[in-house]
Amino acid sequence: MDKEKMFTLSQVAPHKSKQDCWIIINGRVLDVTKFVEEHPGGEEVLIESAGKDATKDFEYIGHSKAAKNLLLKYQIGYLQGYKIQDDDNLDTDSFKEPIKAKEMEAFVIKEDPKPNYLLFVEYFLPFLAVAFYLYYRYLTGALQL
Ligand code: HEM
Repeated sequence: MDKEKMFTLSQVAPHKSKQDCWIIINGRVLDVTKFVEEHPGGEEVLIESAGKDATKDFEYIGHSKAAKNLLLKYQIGYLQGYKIQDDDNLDTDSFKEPIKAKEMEAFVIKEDPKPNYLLFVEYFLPFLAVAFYLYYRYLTGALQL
């Protein structure tokens, strides 16, 4: 099916039953009729959102990355006026794949800015320097004897 077809809200609205269930999420128009019974969150919530924009509810639940990738599988087009983004042309076969790192960059929590080797330099190295110095003094002292 052509996933780039444009729909208006009134074209989506009539598809609001369990047997014919369309939902809009983030500007994507999805035909989730075949998914209604499989939805881990229950079929009622999907049927309640059928024919409407359910972006807020979908985001509020905090759906997983896997759930977000599923959106691509059921996408049949876009809501009119929605700007098509680069990642919208992903191959549907790749919907099970994790979202590419590039796309997730903005969401990745950056690592602790103070890496482990800095801890080593800060705490262990001065200790090591003192130990070496004392050892050196001990050796030279021992040699003088
Ligand atoms: C149509 C697109 C949707 C898809 C593909 C989808 C997919 C999923 C998936 C895969 C899960 C399992 C948990 C996870 O992976 O996050 C899930 C859970 C759930 N979903 Fe959805 N969902 C959709 C829409 C919605 C909507 C519109 C609502 C609410 C109005 C909703 C409510 C829930 C709830 C309540 C759970 C259970 C969360 C839990 O047990 O912690 N889902 N959904």
